[in-house]
Amino acid sequence: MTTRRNGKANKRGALTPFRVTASSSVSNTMTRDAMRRNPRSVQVRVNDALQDVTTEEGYPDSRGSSQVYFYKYQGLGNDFIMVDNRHCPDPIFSSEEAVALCDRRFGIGGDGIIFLMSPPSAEDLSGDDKKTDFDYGMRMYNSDGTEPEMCGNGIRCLARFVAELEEHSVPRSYKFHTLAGLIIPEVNPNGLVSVDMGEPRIEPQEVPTTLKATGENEEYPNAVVLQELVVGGEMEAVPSAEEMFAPYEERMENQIKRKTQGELKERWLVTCVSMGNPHAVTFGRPGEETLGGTLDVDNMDLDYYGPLFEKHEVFPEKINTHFCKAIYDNPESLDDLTDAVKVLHWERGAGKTLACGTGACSVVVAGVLEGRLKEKCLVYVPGGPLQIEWRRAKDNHVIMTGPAQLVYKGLIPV
Ligand SMILES: N[C@@H](CCC[C@H](N)C(=O)O)C(=O)O
Repeated sequence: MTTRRNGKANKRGALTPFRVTASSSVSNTMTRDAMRRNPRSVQVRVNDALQDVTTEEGYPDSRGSSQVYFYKYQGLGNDFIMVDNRHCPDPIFSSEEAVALCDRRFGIGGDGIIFLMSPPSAEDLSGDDKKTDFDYGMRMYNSDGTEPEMCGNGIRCLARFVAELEEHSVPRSYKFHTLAGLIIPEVNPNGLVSVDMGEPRIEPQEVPTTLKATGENEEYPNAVVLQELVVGGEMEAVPSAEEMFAPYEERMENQIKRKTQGELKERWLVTCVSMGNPHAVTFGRPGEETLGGTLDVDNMDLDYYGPLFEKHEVFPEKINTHFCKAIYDNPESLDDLTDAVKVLHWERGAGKTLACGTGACSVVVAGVLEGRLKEKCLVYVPGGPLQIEWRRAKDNHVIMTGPAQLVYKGLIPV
């Protein structure tokens, strides 16, 4: 059976073409600082936007309004709203709109929104990028409206999206321009997508972090490996604006909670890696050292620890954090390097997620630097396994392989 598309017969299952009848506002990235200062402003502006498409009875109404097609993809449960943005040089949704669209109850829901962009022109590029013949560009907002440099699961989904949208035969690879530079995903016939994620960056200023290099790994003396990080304490003593205006009982409760947690200043050991975006990887706390680490990832309070790492002052751009435990087949092998690791993610700008591709890459790099993991590993993230290889001897690139899948498509009234 065939369907018609642009007057041309297409195979069943091909994606519906985009019918963007109007473009929305041009990108107006809200800075992390502005969001922190006034988180409520986001909600107010979003409500204003919804008002435009509401019937007298208060129901959303897309009649007569313009619509934008979106496609919802997921990679191991890390889910994204995909929009074809090739007709416009900037993302057609603002960061405030991204927050609303990613809302899991009032919006479509997603860990982020990704825009398929036209390739940048040479005059907009610098350095090695100038010489690259890019196929497409990628821009993204996290679910909190901030814009990251790169997203590993996101680019797998984006590559699959392009292949399906353009009905390309696979295997097929693409050169994507991202804010972290050139990234090359390859869509395979088995539905998996492999991505050449480029080289990891490990010097403190590249991450960035103000933590000092440790010299812990002789081959990489400039890397922040197994560095001590104190979390909790004073950092939590400053209440947010929202907390200050909370009802009295709630304020008292928060004060007690903060005090108790503040006394629980904890030391952790972190290794920091940039995969274009910043990551801290931990296998646990000092004094509890085994090769596998002793972190009980099945029972840890991610909602408590995640934000403490994410907003720690030693990470000026904030940080994605990965809590890890190496996995061994039997207790006798505990002194060897292993090729499996279980991970929980706390993402900058998105919180707890079921998978983080750049994060899984950073875990393997950190695990190798700490002398725990082999260069080729299965990383068991909450959404399933990702294959990661750090090809140190060949070209120093990290290769990630995992699934990417269309979940559904729909229309956004604008
Ligand atoms: N889920 C992602 C990373 C998304 C960006 C991240 N939250 C950041 O702000 O750096 C992945 O799969 O890599």
